[in-house]
Amino acid sequence: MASWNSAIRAAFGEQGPALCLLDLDGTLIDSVPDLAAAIDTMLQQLGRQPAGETAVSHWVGNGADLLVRRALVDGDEQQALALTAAAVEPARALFDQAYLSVLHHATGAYPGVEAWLEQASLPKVLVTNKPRLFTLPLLESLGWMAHFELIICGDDLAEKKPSALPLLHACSVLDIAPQTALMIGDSRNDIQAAKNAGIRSAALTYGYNHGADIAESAPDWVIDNLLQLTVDA
Ligand SMILES: O=C(O)COP(=O)(O)O
Ligand SMILES: [Mg+2]
Repeated sequence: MASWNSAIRAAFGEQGPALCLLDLDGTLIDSVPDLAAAIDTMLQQLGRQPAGETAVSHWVGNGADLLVRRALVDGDEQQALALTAAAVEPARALFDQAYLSVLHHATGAYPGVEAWLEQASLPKVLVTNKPRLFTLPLLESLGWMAHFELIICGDDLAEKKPSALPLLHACSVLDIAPQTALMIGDSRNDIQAAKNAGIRSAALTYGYNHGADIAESAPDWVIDNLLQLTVDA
């Protein structure tokens, strides 16, 4: 592969990280157009006003359950968390059905992602908060399954990002020391999960971070394109 940029080499050594942990939504793929279409279908089926892409982009990042909860209360976090499972369940069923039917209508890879995945020959693990039900067909349709040693989805383990658990699970399965791994993501959940795991992180500026600047989460590196990891700007 092309050599790592000088900042990554300074941090990890000439050979770079031993493992890359990669987020999916907002990092590898721009999934909000389809997620917003599904949320709006769900809201309309419930007799509510559509939310639109900007609002939905602020609600993505903690998995489908919290996305649906936020949509039901127009983003109010306290109210979203206070909703009972019984109140969320019918909406979630409508969302799942709507999202499965539009999963990759408008979803594509961000610039540089395909090229970087092809050239980055180190072991890669996908660590997404997206449920497995949606993640696998998306990866299949993108032809990306073979890029990953392991795929960890939001409903696979007892905790999801910002917990360290999925990241440490990946390191343990592949027998990699966390301090030699690099987490790459777009949201504070990715950066916090990495910090919780003792893993260094690179954050993409183009993704979804609840409407906030990802630099506020203090990742080790901030980049605009995955290819910046391998070439000096
Ligand atoms: O499902 C979500 O909320 C986002 O998933 P991500 O972890 O791939 O960004
Ligand atoms: Mg993300």
